[in-house]
Amino acid sequence: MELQFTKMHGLGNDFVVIDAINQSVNLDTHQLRFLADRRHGVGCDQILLVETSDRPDSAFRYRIFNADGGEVEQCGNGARCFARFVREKGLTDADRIPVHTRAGLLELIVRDDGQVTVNMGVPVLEPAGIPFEALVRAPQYALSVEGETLEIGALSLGNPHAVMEVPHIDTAHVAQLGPLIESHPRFPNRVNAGFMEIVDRGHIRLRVYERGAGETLACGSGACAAVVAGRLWNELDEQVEVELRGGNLVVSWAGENQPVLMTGPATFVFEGTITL
Ligand SMILES: N[C@H](CCC[C@H](N)C(=O)O)C(=O)O
Repeated sequence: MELQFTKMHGLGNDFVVIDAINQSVNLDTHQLRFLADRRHGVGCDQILLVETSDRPDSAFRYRIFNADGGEVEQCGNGARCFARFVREKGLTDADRIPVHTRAGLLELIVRDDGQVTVNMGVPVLEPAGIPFEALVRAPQYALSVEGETLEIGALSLGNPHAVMEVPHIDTAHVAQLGPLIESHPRFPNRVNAGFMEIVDRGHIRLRVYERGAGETLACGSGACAAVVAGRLWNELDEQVEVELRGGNLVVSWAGENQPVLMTGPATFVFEGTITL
């Protein structure tokens, strides 16, 4: 099967974007992993499939697959790349683009400066909705990891996130703790693990060990989760500059039952064809 694809990234969180509207696409786990493989395939953190939606409130659906082949609910950086992709491909000329994902309906706004604002929806804080095993909802939870007790925030942006505060992200034990948190038994669907350094109430530095992909240069939903957690700890203001290894996002959250908004860039790298 010949497959046309577009390589894109959001602050270095990179994607193979596939137009499944104008070509027939049916990828199995092996093929997804091959596409994501940085030596044998194209190489990416996630694969994004762009499809039509038969729902009245959006013309598009986009599906997200991690490098390990698993389908997931949400991808903040991917949503921005999706918006620029459908505009560039002439699939829409709208500035305001609703799109369905497994997490539900997102609204994307393509700005004049080329950046994209994503309404990521209302964060889910109840443990059962994350899902996370805890008796009651709390701003922080004690998580036992190999004899060490970590204090984490836990929430969902459609996909699950655990966030812990660290004094300095450059010396945070991401490689050691990331995999242990990702596969912790209290997260039955596994989890993305964020390591947040709070610089001041309007600025954080963040590294994310992503579920199904490992540490990435940026994680959009992870940036949103970190701001929500920091706000719940009364340590952050409503709008926060999130400094990731790949660059900066602006995230705002007005508080409980309000949506999280994220703004940042989306970059085209190259077009290609691959035989599967
Ligand atoms: N690894 C994530 C999906 C990609 C999220 C990330 N790339 C973003 O920008 O939000 C998960 O398993 O939930």
